[in-house]
Amino acid sequence: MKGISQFTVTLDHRFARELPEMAVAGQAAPVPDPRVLVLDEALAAQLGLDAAGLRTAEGVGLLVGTTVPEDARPVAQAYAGHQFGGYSPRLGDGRALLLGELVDVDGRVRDLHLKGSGRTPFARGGDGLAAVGPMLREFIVSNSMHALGIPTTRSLAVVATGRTVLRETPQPGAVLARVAAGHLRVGSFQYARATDDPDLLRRLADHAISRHHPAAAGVAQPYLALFEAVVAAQAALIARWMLVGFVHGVMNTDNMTISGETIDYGPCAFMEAFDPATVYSSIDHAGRYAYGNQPLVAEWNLARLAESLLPLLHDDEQQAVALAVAALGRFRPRYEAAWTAGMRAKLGLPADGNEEIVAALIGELPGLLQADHVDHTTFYRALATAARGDIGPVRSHFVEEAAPEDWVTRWQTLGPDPDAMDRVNPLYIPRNHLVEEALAAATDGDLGPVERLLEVVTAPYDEQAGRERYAAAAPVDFGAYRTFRGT
Ligand SMILES: Nc1ncnc2c1ncn2[C@@H]1O[C@H](COP(=O)(O)OP(=O)(O)OP(=O)(O)O)[C@@H](O)[C@H]1O
Repeated sequence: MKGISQFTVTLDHRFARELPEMAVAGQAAPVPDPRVLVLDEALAAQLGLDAAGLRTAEGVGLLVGTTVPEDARPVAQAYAGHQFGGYSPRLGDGRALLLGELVDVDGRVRDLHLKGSGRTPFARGGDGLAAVGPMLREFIVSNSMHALGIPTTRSLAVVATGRTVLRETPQPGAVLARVAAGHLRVGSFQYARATDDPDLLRRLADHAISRHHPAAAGVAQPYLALFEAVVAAQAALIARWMLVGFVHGVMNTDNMTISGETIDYGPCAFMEAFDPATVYSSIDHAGRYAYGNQPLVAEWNLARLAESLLPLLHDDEQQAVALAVAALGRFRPRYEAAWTAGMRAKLGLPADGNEEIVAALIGELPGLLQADHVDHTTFYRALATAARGDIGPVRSHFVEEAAPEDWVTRWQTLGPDPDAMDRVNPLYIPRNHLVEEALAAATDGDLGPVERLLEVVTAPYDEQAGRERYAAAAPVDFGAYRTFRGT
C-alpha cells in the first residue's frame, strides 16, 4: 500500500483499537479500471479533503481502498442481526471496510467506509462486490435525505471499478465511499452480547457513548442513558421518515444505527400514492417493512438493543428488565410527539394551540389520502396553494373533487401559513421511476440523468423552472407498487 502524496488524510483507528474483537483486518480488492462517477465536493471539503486531489489516481485509490495511507488499517466490522425477524449471529461487513475515522473541519469524528470493496471474512457466499446502480441509488437518496435535513450516512463518491458483477444480469461494478458519524448498529450490540464477554459489551457501550451520546457519560446510569438516547434519536428519525413518506425497505437490526442516522439505502423509496401498506422490497412478501409498520419495527429493533444491554443495566436481571421496559416505553410518546409536531409544521400551523381540532384533522387525513391514492408529496404543496386562496389543486388530487372540502374548510379556519408550509414540504423527492430511469442510464454509461436528478433533489423546496416532471407522480404504466431488490 502506498502513501497519498497529492493530499494528506489522517485516519485514526479508534474502533479497531478499542474493540479489536469486533474488527477483522481486510484489504480492498484490486480495481482494474477505476472511474469516478459522482463525487460530493462539498462533503469532501467538509472532511478537509481536496476534491481535485480525490480525482487523481492516488485519490481515487483512496476512494476504492487500493491506495490508503501507510499506517491505515482497514477493517471489516463484526455485527449480528435480526433479518426479517430471524436471528443471524454473524453478519458483519461482508463487502465493506472501515478505512478509519477522520476529524472533519468542524471537529466532528466521521467514519470513512467503503461498500463493495471486495470479500471479507464475513462474506459467506457473497462476492464482496456492489453494482453501479444500487451504489448510485444510495448516493442519490442519501443526498436527498441530507437536503431534507434528515439524519443520514453520507455518500462521498461512487467509483466504477471496471469489473463486472454478476446479479440477475451482469452489471458494472462500483465502490461507494461512505461517510458516517459511525457505523455502530443495533446488531453490533447483539454481536457483543452473544459473545458472553461482559467486558467487550461494556467497552462497546463506552465507545458508543463517547462517540455518539456523550451526554450519557457521567450520569448515575450511563448505559441506561445510552439506551434512552438511542430511543430518542430513533423516535425522532422514524418520525422524519414518516413525514416525508420514506420507506427504508430493510429495517433489520443491522440496519439501525446507534447514532440515529439512516443507513443502508437498499430497496428504499419514497411513497407516492399514500398507503400504509406500501412496500418496495421484492423480498418483503409479508410487508414487514411497509411504510405504516416502520414505527413498530423500530420499537421492535430497540427491544433487541435493550436485551443486548441488560447485563449493563443492573446486576439483578429482573430489575434490569424493568429499567429497559420503562425506557423502551418512551419510544411511543416520543415518536407521537415528533410526528404531531411535524404534521403541524406540514399543515402550516403553530407548534401548539387548538389541540382538539388539530388532532382531529391530523387523525382524519391518512384515511382521506388513502381512499383516493393521493400523492403524498404534491398534496402538501397543493394545500399551501389552498392556504393562499386557491383550492383547485387540492380538489384535483381527489377522484370526487369535493371529498376534501370539509377537511380543508376546518383547517383553513386555523389560519395556516403557506410560506412556512413550502419550507417544510418538499416539492422534489427522488421518485422511484426517476431514480430507476437515472440508474438505467448510468448503467449504460450516461450519467446525465443522475446528475440532473441530484441537482433537483438537493434543492427540494425551491421550485425549479422547467423541472415539472421531477415533481410529478410516476406515469401509470410504471406501476406505483413496483418492487425491486436493493443490492
Ligand atoms: N455481495 C455481497 N458479498 C458479501 N457480503 C454481502 C454482499 N451483499 C450483502 N452482504 C452482506 O450481507 C449482510 C446484509 O446485507 P445488507 O444488504 O443489509 O448490507 P449492505 O448493504 O451490504 O451494507 P450496509 O448495511 O453497510 O449498507 C451484510 O453482512 C453484508 O455485508
